Amino acid sequence: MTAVVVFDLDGTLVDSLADIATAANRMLDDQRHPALPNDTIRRFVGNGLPKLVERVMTHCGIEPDRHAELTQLTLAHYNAGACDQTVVYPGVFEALEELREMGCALGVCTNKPEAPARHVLSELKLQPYFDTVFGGDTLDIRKPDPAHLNASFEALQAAGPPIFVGDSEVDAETAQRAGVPFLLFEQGYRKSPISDLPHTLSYQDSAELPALVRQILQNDTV
Ligand SMILES: O=C(O)COP(=O)(O)O
Ligand SMILES: [Mg+2]
Repeated sequence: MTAVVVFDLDGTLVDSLADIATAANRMLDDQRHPALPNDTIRRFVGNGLPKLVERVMTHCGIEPDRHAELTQLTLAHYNAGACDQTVVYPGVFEALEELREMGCALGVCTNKPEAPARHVLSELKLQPYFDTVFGGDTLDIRKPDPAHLNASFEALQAAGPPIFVGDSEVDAETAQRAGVPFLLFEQGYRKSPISDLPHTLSYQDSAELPALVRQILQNDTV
């Protein structure tokens, strides 16, 4: 019994908010703007770095014509410290180990740009578990466009039912539009109540993941 499991990154495999917020606040500091609280920036995560910068700029009343420049600046700050405070959520390593033992093919589909996504995965020793990594700038579309997720499944070239694991409104919409089962991590960066997000099953602790994947596989064969 095996599956093709694709994971979101930020808020699902790793708690990266502190480093994302630090990068955004360093960019604001360069503009002589006061820092924003992490909880505010948390609401801006999910649609990739350019969108996050756009939301920060709107929030702070910065002229939109500086978007490209300030996105590059925020990315440079992020690349300089992407793993300073970022940690892997409890239970993730054990779950990935068990899923690999079950024979699952594993990939990542994140809206974080691909280069820092690969860097974070590699620094935090997660890279060896994943055969493919699709970032927010890998294709010319990104989540919630289901083509981003579908490309991630196809690149794995593995047999078995597809399953997507994520934490946000964006992930739930992507899975729904792709028509694949969705496992929702309850402790990530979602803004809405769990009941408002379309999902197959939800979990609080990543250690539960192998059992949830088995549950989906069993239902699939009934
Ligand atoms: O970069 C973001 O905004 C979110 O990244 P994620 O898709 O890994 O959650
Ligand atoms: Mg996420």
